[in-house]
Amino acid sequence: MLKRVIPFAHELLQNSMQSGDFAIDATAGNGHDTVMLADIVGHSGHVLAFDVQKQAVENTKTRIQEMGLNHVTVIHDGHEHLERYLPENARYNLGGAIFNLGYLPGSDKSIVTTPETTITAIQLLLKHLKKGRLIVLVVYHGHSGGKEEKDALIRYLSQLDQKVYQVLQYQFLNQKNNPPFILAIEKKETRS
Ligand SMILES: C[S@@+](CC[C@H](N)C(=O)[O-])C[C@H]1O[C@@H](n2cnc3c(N)ncnc32)[C@H](O)[C@@H]1O
Repeated sequence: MLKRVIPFAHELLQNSMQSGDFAIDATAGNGHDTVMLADIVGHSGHVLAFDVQKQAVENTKTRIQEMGLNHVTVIHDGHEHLERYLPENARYNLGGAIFNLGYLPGSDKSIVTTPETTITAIQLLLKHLKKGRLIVLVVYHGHSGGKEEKDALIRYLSQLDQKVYQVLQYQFLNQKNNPPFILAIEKKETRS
């Protein structure tokens, strides 16, 4: 049976990551993906979760505290600055990363991810990602600016060297109202 987008995004990371890994949630929001990553890496690993929105940072902190997850650090800053927060043991050693693009449901719809910062963050993550590992993006694009971000991302990812990266698009073609889709990048080689 065909998997829905969010379960498939999680499955891609569950199948490629392992306990003890260092992982990044680039768009923490309400912390659902943060918890999913924390579950994969376990207490011997670590998750850094970024969000520019105070409400999202608070929501994610509350969620991880309630679940007793002390191997997660939530950072109130943009993912485009993620390199500033990578500890030495995470540099060139990331086990995986996820983005949920768009706006935080139930929150300020004017705070959305943007093509420039998203692509900057992807470039940084690709640099630090381990060979054989994935960056997974769930692309919501129905909002204002969403089409521009989607088009810019597909343009950028389409020109990545196929000897170094595999890029997947997973999308239902016959659903109405701009359904989200997945973009996933696997690093095949360590040169970036
Ligand atoms: C679709 S929501 C994420 C949902 C989240 N993954 C969850 O499980 O609830 C997108 C989030 O990206 C955040 N965001 C926007 N620009 C950002 C940036 N430059 N760096 C980090 N987060 C950003 C928004 O504040 C918003 O919370």
